[in-house]
Amino acid sequence: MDMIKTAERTYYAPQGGHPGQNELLTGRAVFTEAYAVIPKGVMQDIVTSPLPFWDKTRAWIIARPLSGFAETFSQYVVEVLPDGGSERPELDAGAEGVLFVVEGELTVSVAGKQNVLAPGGFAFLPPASGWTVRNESAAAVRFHWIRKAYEAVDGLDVPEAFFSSDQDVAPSPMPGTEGRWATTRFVDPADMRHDMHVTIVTLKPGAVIPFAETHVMEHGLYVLEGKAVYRLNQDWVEVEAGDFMWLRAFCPQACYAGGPGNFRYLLYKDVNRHARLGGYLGSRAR
Ligand SMILES: NC(=O)N[C@H](N)C(=O)O
Repeated sequence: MDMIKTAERTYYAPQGGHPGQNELLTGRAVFTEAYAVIPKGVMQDIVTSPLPFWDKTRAWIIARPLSGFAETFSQYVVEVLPDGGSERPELDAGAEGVLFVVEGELTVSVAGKQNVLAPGGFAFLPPASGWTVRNESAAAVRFHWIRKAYEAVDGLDVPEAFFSSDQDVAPSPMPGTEGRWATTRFVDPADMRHDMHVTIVTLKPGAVIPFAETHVMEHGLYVLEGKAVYRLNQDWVEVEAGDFMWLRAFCPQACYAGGPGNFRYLLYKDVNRHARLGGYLGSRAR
């Protein structure tokens, strides 16, 4: 089962499985200096990893920093079987996290409060918040886990943990698009305490990102629903629900949503901080 229906939505969750000896699934996988595409067909059993202190769990690690500190985030698709989970999920005291559920139910506890996240459920977990997770249901749960080293700023508090969901947040239309391009924002863009945004971008059939956005912020894009042609650097790449795209800083990007339904993706973006300086000033500031 890979298409997950909630009252309002259908999400795509990765399938796993192991390819047979007569299949060749090289598919559309691409890795370049500017971007990578990990199509759903290559998210098979063989490329999963267990994680320390997680029970009955495996993870597809679909993004991580590759060149020292030049990249900012890692992203996993995590599958937890019934009775599985972790009392020590995050081993890095400086890491913040976002969880986004695509299939099943995940019980997340933080600061003595428990929340059950269903498909579309979202959790923001600040560094050292002592969160834990459990699958208390009878079926597997699958969710995205996006991790980043939190960049604190003198005079600003660390943001508190919170829970939300795709169903509870009204998408904000992009100006001038008559709502054909909209973003579901779980965090107020003016809240400078946050140094990453995980949003959901929705493009109606035929809608476009009309110019090659080229910016310092990195992206992880996981396609939740629909189909599109995505411009990545100098290439046009066909993508659909279940595919992942990893974009380095400055990778030009645009897209054309194919239909017949909406094209929707979970989008990671690093925001609200100065660019790190190199050379003399940079070393003095560190
Ligand atoms: N590829 C994208 O969806 N990019 C967004 N417009 C963004 O950078 O916010």
